[in-house]
Amino acid sequence: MLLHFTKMHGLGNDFMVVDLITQRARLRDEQIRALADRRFGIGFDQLLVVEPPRDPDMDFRYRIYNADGSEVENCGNGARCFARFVRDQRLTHKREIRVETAGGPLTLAVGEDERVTVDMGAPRFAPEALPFEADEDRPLHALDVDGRALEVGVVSMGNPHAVLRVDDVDSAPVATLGPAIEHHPRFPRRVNAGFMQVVSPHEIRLRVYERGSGETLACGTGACAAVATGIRLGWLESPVTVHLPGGDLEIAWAGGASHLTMTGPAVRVFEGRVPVK
Ligand SMILES: N[C@H](CCC[C@H](N)C(=O)O)C(=O)O
Repeated sequence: MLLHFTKMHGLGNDFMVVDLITQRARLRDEQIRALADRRFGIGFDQLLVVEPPRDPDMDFRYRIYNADGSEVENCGNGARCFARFVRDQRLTHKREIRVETAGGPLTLAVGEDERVTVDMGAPRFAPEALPFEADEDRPLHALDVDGRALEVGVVSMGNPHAVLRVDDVDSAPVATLGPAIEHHPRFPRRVNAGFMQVVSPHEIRLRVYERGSGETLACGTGACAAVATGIRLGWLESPVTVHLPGGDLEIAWAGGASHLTMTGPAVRVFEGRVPVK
């Protein structure tokens, strides 16, 4: 069959978006990996799938697959593109869209300017929420990575994040330390690794080495995780502008159990059809 898809991005974090409400297809891990290939396939950081909700209070089910084929709990940049996609495809006319994900419910609000604000829920710092092997919750955890004694914040935004503060993101060893953190044995389901440079209490620079996809130009949940960690540690104050290689996100969080919000763009690049068996 020919599967219709839309190629989209959020600040250069790019996605293949597929509607499995009006189409029927089952994509196996190896097919997702092949479609993610930037030479032999379509090329993307994540595949985003639109399905009918299982919970009647939700508008859609939002499923996310990394380039390596692994299904994951959340994708923030993808959530903004998901909202734009379901409206462009006339699957809804709502401007406030409730979606269920493996990491919990999200509310997507499409502004008049087509920027999207996502209610990302409350950050969860408890190690078991990631999961991360530690004897207790603390703002910073000592982590030995290839003989280097690091201190990382750990936080779940539905998906797991480790956040490392650095003096300069440009010179941070993302290509080597990123995979070493991603595969660290204390993260049984691996982890996304964020490298955060604090510019001011309301501004950071951030690079993210993503679980299952490598370094991306932007990571929405990574931006949320970095800001939550910085606010918890008193380095940052809400709202925070996050400068990622692909552009800027606005994150707001009042602390505690309050919900964190993320605002940014969602761009449609092209539509296509791809043969799948
Ligand atoms: N790019 C996504 C994060 C994908 C997370 C995925 N790499 C994982 O394994 O959790 C974002 O904008 O939040």
